Order: sequence, then C-alpha cells, then structure tokens
Amino acid sequence: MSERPLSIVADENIPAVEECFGDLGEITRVAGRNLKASQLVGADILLVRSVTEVNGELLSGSPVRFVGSCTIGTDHLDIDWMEKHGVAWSAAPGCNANSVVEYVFCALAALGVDWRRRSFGIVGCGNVGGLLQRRLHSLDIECAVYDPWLPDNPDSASLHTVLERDVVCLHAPLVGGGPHPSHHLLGPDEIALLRDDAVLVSAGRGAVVDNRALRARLQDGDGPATVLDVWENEPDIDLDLLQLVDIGTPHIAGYSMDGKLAGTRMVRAALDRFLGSSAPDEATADGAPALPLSTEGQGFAAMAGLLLQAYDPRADDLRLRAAAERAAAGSEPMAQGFDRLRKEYPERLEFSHFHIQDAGLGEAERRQLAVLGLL
Ligand SMILES: NC(=O)c1ccc[n+]([C@@H]2O[C@H](COP(=O)([O-])OP(=O)(O)OC[C@H]3O[C@@H](n4cnc5c(N)ncnc54)[C@H](O)[C@@H]3O)[C@@H](O)[C@H]2O)c1
Ligand SMILES: O=C(O)[C@H](O)[C@H](O)COP(=O)(O)O
Repeated sequence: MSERPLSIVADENIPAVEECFGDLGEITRVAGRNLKASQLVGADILLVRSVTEVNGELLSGSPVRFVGSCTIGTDHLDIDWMEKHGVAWSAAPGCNANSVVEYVFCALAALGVDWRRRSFGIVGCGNVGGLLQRRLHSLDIECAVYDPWLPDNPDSASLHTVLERDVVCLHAPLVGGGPHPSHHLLGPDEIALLRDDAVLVSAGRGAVVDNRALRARLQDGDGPATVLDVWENEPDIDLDLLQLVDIGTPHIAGYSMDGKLAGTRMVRAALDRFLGSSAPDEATADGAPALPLSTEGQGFAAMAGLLLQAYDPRADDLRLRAAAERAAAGSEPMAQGFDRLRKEYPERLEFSHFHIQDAGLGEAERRQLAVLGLL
C-alpha cells in the first residue's frame, strides 16, 4: 500500500479507533449493521464488528485491501471470498475471552448456583472454553469437554455426556460447513438431554442452539435454568423465548471494556503486520485505580456477592426485558432496542480492576476468588 494517508471506514461502536488508528489517515464512522458497498468507495481499510456481513456483495468493486474485525467470532466474514480476491483480513482471537468467562461465573452467582458443587460440560474449548476449563481445573471442579477438533483434550467426552452435566456452557463458534458444522448443534434431541436441574449457559453464537426447540422444552414447564446471551436471528430475537429464560442478555458476555479495547488493539497490530509498520501507544483500560468490593455473609454467598458487585448480569437482563416490553407496546422495534442496548452499553470492567476490601473471607474462598481473578 502507498505512503499516502489511508482512508479507514470503521463501525461507530468500536471503541478507541481514533486513538489506535488515527495516525494512519482519515477515519469515517459508519453504522455497521446496514453497511453498503456505496459507503466503501475510496476506502482502504474496513474495521467491523460481528454485525456486518463482509462478503463479495459488500467488497467487490471497492478498493478495500484489509478488513479487521474487532471480534473473536468470524462467522460474519466470507473468508474464502476475501482470500480469493486478495483482501487481507484479521479478527481478534481471544480478545474478550476473559470477559465471557467472568460472565459465566457471574450468571451462576446471580442464579445462586454454587459452582463448587456442580460438574461442568463445555461445548467448544478454544480461547473461551479453554480458559473456563483451566479455571475449573484450578478450582478442582470436574468438567467434560466436547470439541471435535481437540480429541486429545484431557476432559474430552461425547456431546451426549457433556450435555448431561450440571452446568452446560456453550462456547462453540457458528460453523456452516466442513466435518463439524455447529448450526443447531443442540437440536430437539440434544436439548432433551439437558436435565431439569441443570443450568444451560449459551454464550457462543445463537444459532448453535435451535431456539424454537429450546422454547418448546422450556414451555413444557421443565428444562434447565437457562442463561442466553446469544440468540438466533439477532437483533430480532424470539420474545417468547426471552420470557422463558432465567437470564437473557443482548450478546454482551464479551463486552467488558478490557475485551473491547483488546479487540481494537489486536486489529491494529494485525494491520501493522500487513503494512509492515508499527503501532503508536495504545489505548488501554489498565491502570484505573482498583475499585473496592466489600464482603457480606460467608462462604458461597460472600463469593457470589463479590462477583455480583463487580458485574451483575441481572441488570443486563432487566434492560433486555424492558426493551421487549417496549417492542410489545409498539414503541420501539425489538431489533432496534437490542442494538441500542449494545450501542449504549455501560462501561464494564473485568475483575482485575477490583480488590476485596475487608478480610471476612476464609482462606479457601480467597484462593477460589483469586483463581477467578478477584483479589
Ligand atoms: N457472547 C459473546 O459476547 C461472545 C464473545 C466472544 C466469543 N463469542 C463466540 O464464542 C465462540 C468461541 O470463542 P473462542 O474464543 O473460544 O473461539 P476459538 O476459535 O478460540 O475456539 C472455538 C473452539 O470451538 C471448537 N469447535 C469448532 N466447531 C465445533 C463444533 N461443531 N462443536 C464443538 N466445538 C467446536 C474449535 O475446535 C475451537 O476449539 C466465538 O466463535 C464467538 O462466536 C461470543
Ligand atoms: O465474537 C465476539 O468477539 C463477540 O461475540 C463480540 O462480543 C461481538 O460483539 P460485536 O462485534 O457484535 O460488538
């Protein structure tokens, strides 16, 4: 690419683009959900989130030579098309994995589920599932893993076995083809395996679970306690399903400020590799003063209380239900409300920004909280 300033088109909801990319040229912010080819006339670089389908329809005829997605997931990118047409690309593997794992434990805390007494099943054991597995190992909690690409994982088990565990966590990507597609990996038969006293946490991609089949199972009045962060047909989600889940959130498990900034930084680093240059100082969520958390109660209640002071997913659940009520009342379409909650998401910091102020906790609880990243 030439030495002239670059023209960078970036989704309006990616944080710190000006700080991380401003030295390279001119930045134009766009609404990613409905990005059109006509908005890419003259663009060299395109920075997207998961809501932009990046394919031949969008890119053919444009001068874009590098696409950066500040996300872990890549199912919105037509990688084959880009590689065939000489468009370089990068996502941000693992950028918000810690945020998702913290979401899982906070959701369990909100449900009053003492994770120390439960067995876990993990579907998809990459950056997110693998981090969860390592934390569970450090806490001496049993887990079984279904990941067809990782047969040597020490906890490797069949999908059937994994789905019969006490807490089932879904962290598989949405994969369309190949030997292990994941669309509706959990269909009616697999959903039937989930125990009534189990917990299901889905934080990969919505269409990994057949939402209609899940709704049918929950409508029968039984089924597991259910935490859904991702949905089929986002942002126009199934409002009946939302009524049936225990915690429903608008695809924000990975939305810690740390995770978002890591995504922006990783894409800048990838662009530098492409350009053969190096990055300026990066924006970071580090260095903020440690925020105090106080303990109340003892044992699991104290630990759960601390986690929920750091992040309580029930606040996100309430906001999503309020958006659903507005949709039902006809004052704001659900799709608009879902995207607005994501756009206006409050700043959320990961556990590493907090510290536990008083010493009411026992040694075991302190050690367990340290494993989770809370000191
Ligand atoms: N809810 C959120 O906010 C949020 C945040 C981050 C990531 N995600 C989603 O979670 C997914 C996983 O994230 P990651 O960082 O662990 O990705 P990753 O690419 O590091 O790992 C994905 C793992 O899933 C496995 N896998 C592939 N196909 C599978 C299948 N059919 N069944 C089971 N496992 C399969 C892969 O072998 C790999 O080990 C991402 O692709 C993304 O879609 C969601
Ligand atoms: O894939 C990811 O990294 C996550 O799903 C991420 O949180 C998606 O967020 P978005 O790009 O839609 O803002």
